Amino acid sequence: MGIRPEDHQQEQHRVNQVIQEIERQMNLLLQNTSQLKGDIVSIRKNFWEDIRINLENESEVIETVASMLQQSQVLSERERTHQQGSRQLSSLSRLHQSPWFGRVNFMETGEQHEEAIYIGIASLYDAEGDEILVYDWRTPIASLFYDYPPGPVQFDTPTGTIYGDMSLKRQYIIRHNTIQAMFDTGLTIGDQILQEVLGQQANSEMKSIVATIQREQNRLIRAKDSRILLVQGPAGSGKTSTALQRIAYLLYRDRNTLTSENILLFSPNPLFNSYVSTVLPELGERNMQQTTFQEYLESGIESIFTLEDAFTQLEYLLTATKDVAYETRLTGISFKASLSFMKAIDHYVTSLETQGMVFKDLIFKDRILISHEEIHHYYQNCDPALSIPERIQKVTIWILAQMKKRTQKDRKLPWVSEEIQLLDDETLNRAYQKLQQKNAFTEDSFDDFAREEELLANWVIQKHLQPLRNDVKKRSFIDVPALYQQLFSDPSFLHRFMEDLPANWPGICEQTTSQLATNQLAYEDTTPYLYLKEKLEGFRENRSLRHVFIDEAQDYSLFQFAFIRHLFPRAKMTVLGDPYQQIHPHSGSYDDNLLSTPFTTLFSQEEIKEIPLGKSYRSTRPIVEFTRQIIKNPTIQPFDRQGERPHLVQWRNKDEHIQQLITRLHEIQQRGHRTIAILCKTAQESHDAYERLQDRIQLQLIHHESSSFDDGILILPCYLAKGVEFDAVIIYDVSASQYNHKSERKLLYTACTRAMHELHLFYGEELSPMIASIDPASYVHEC
Ligand SMILES: Nc1ncnc2c1ncn2[C@@H]1O[C@H](COP(=O)(O)OP(=O)(O)OP(=O)(O)O)[C@@H](O)[C@H]1O
Repeated sequence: MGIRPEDHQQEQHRVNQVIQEIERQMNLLLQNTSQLKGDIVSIRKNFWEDIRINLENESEVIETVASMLQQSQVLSERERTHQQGSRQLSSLSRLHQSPWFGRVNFMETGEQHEEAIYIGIASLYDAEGDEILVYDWRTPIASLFYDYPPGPVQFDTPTGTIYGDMSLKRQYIIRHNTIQAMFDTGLTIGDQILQEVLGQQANSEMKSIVATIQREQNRLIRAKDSRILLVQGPAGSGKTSTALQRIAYLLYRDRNTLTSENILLFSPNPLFNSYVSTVLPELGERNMQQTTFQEYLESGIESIFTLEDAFTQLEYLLTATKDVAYETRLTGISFKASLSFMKAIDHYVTSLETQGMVFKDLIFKDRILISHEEIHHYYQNCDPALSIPERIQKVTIWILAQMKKRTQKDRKLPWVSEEIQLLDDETLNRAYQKLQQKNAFTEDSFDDFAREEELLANWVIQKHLQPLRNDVKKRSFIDVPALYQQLFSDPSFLHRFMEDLPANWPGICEQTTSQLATNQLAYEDTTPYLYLKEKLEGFRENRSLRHVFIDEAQDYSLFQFAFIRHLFPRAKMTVLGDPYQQIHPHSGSYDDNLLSTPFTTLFSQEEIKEIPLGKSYRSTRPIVEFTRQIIKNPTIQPFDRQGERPHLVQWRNKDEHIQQLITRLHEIQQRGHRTIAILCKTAQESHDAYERLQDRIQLQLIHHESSSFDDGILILPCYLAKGVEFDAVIIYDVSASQYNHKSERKLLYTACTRAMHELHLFYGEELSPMIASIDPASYVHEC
């Protein structure tokens, strides 16, 4: 049944009233905040003038300090209120753009009156603060909107479950103070609005889905905390979007104890970081911390190493299949990603308590200040009951003390007096004042001169010693590179700690050793290396993080997950992934395509809660029906949005390929699409394609360090498009020569599922078997 015109009128009337109220509150706040701003500027300017400074005696000093404290309290109080005001203002201005998007009529069991609950992006009270004009979408009652069709309903509150009846569920699109569309909806959040939202153009920023969250997604958003929340869903099912909504929900639910600083998102690449960075601010929240696992690794590994990143590794695996060392490396990658290698490192570290620890000499001014033998001797004589990190702590304290002691004689060395000669007046003055403070001066000026010289000499030595001291505090005296190398130096070495080694273990050892010899750390070595390092030095545990979100989790190895568990011992983890999109060649932990498999080996069943997402929203129905055949998974359910079937285009020669591409790009642009991606298999292919296209059409080449993109035509390897989407996607070359091996199936699936509205695939002589096996009725074949 359609909405009656008088209902429409009434609703519009309410919009007008609420907008008026929002404007009234905004004006009031604007006045207050500008007044406050004036106060803050003036307090800052006159801060010292308003304080009576008197340091004559103890009581005056106390009074001065008290007056300073009082003044800074006034200042920070004003600043806080100003900040609050600004936040309120920005929340009001978001409401002003669209005051609500949903409404339910709810009557609690036992009550006589039904209440209309309007749901928007933030809460809004009336002028007296009595009536709630708009409920924040995160309030308990708002979950009715996402969870139920009209009829008997219930929702959980902190004080218990509330039961009742819902007689109406309505959705709105309100823009520029006008209701543009309004629908009464059933179980799911109305198809019409979702159709409209999903039919829009993509751009370089992800959108919030707050007005159209689906029931299964709401379960994830409001799920009770558990150690591991596992979310498996097909491409485009809203894993990332829902996770961001959950972050906003947690920030609201736990607003007295949780801030965005306590939340970390591991994202797949820097491009993705910027892609999702607008969602939380759009919802009125500050962004969580964001990093890639690569960045995390880099922050922990010594700068002597040149680190390979995950994408360079992937590029090698995709392009160097004919390399003689290829198979050995592939085996090494799987092995180094395994839990058995991690356990072997554990045993190795235990063995280092009694023997085999390697330290470095500490060199100062070209001489050995403390030799590795001395450090070793001290380490060996520490209480054997202590753990290695505890012993290392003791060794550190000992070394720092020794450094001070052993450099005292340096005072007399020529380099010190030369340095003193070069000191500027300011430094000399400071030294003089220091002596004065210490009451070090005597009546004897000769003595005083000697003291000053001594002080300056100490000062110079300490200054030069400081970098070494910092290194020692960072445990640089442990020779972790040598210790890691030891694992591979002799193929029989690791046998002491584990039985089953891969077939070509000597080859893996040789490969690893020669890389380490040139200070290169392959991607497969970075996590084990850092794990060994932190086992010895102590983990850089982060206890302030309370929620860790891991997106594209299927691309983490078991070793990496186990490592992350060590790093965040207190945090709850939300893990989002789709094994069908696994593109990194770690161990075959997803042979069964179940995200939960590796987790059940790392966590107990009670710690894991699984929330599946079933439907795919990103792509049109024909695109989903095509792409799900690539991975032979007919269970993926598309959201019913119509569109053209994918187009398969064959070329006869390379020139024709480029010409066809250009024509197709123009056609897509003419249809009004803003973001068009040409996805290649590798960076090498992207680069070649870019070279051939750049003079003919305007396009951007994206590489693994690109941190953002603009609307337009982009060209990139498909592994960099993970998590991102485009209006139209062109697969540059789906010939059999490109996608043939079974390991490339998921890569191709990932690439094709980036398309929202249009998908075009080009090929040469022979079509990839992964596409050739698709039902021809699912696509349009242009020969
Ligand atoms: N409830 C929803 N309402 C509106 N849009 C939605 C909804 N759920 C998902 N979408 C849209 O579907 C698209 C895919 O969402 P998202 O990127 O979060 O999926 P994903 O599961 O993380 O995908 P992938 O695994 O392929 O990276 C986005 O455009 C998102 O806005």
